Amino acid sequence: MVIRVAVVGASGRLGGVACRIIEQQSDLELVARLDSRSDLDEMLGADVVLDVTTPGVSPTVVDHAVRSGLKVVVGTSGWSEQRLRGVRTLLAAHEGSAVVVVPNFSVGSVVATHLATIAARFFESIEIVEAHHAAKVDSPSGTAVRTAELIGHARAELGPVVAPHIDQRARGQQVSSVPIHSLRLQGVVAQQDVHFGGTGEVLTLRHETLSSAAYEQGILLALRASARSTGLIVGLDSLIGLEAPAVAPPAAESAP
Ligand SMILES: NC(=O)C1=CN([C@@H]2O[C@H](COP(=O)(O)OP(=O)(O)OC[C@H]3O[C@@H](n4cnc5c(N)ncnc54)[C@H](OP(=O)(O)O)[C@@H]3O)[C@@H](O)[C@H]2O)C=CC1
Ligand SMILES: O=C(O)C1=N[C@H](C(=O)O)C[C@H](O)C1
Repeated sequence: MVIRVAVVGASGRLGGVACRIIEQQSDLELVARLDSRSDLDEMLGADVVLDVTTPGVSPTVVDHAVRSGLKVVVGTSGWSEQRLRGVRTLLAAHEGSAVVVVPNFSVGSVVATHLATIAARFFESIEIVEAHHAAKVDSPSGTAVRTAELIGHARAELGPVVAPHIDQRARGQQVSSVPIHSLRLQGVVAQQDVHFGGTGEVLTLRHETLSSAAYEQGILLALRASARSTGLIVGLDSLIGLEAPAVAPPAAESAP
C-alpha cells in the first residue's frame, strides 16, 4: 500500500529534507507541500500529515489533521507534556487517529536521551547544555525539554535535582527542575550535552548532529509507523526497539 503524505512546512529546512526523501520511497507518495501561504485543507488528499512548522503553528496543524481523519507525524518542537495532554483529549474523541510526536528524528539523539534517563537515578546534580544553529527561533530546544521531562520522571521517587543559585539568569531555564542552557551559534547544526555531577566525578552524555541527514531514517520510520498505528506515540523509542519513555501512559495509547 502506498502512503500518501502531505508535508506542512515543506519550504523550511526540515521540510525540504523530508520532501526529498519521501519522493525517493516507492511506498510513500508526496501529495501536497504546504507553507505559510497554504490553506490547511490542501492536506486533505493525504493519509498522513508531516508537520514541520513552528511551535506556534503546530497545534493548529495537528488539530486540523486529526479532525479531518488524518494521521499526523509531528517533528516541530514545542510539544511539552502540558501540550501533549491536549492531544490525548483530541485523540480520545477521534478513534482511529494517530499522532506521532518526535522531538528528535535522529536515532543517536533518541539513544542519548534514553541513556540520560538511566543515569538520572544515580546523580542529583544534572544540567543540560544544548547548542543549535543561529536560525533556530525557539529555546530551549524541544529535545532538551523532552530530555529534562524524562529525567524528571526517572527521578520521580528521588525528587528534584539540586540546582543552586537558580534565581540568577545565567543559570538557565528549569524544566522538571533540570536547568537547561541554550546556545545559538553559527556553524552548529545541533548538539546536546547532559552533565551529571557526582562526588569527585562528572559524567557527560553528548549527542552531536553533524548534518540534517541524521533525521532521514527517523522521518521514514515515523511516517510508516503512523500509518499503521492509532493513539499517541511520543518519540522514536518504541519504533527502534527501546522501551518507550514512561512519562506518558504507554500501552493503552499506542499500537504500532
Ligand atoms: N524533530 C526533529 O528531529 C527536528 C525538528 N525540527 C523542528 O522542526 C521545526 C521546523 O524547523 P525548520 O525546518 O528548521 O524551520 P524553518 O523556519 O526552516 O521552516 C518552517 C516552515 O514552517 C512553515 N510555516 C510557518 N508558518 C506556517 C503556517 N502558518 N502554516 C503552514 N506552514 C507554516 C514555513 O513556511 P514559509 O516558508 O512560507 O514561511 C516553513 O516551511 C522547528 O520546530 C524545529 O525545531 C528541526 C529539525 C529536526
Ligand atoms: O531546530 C532545529 O534545528 C532542531 N530542533 C529540534 C529541537 O528543538 O529539539 C530537534 C533538533 O535538535 C533540531
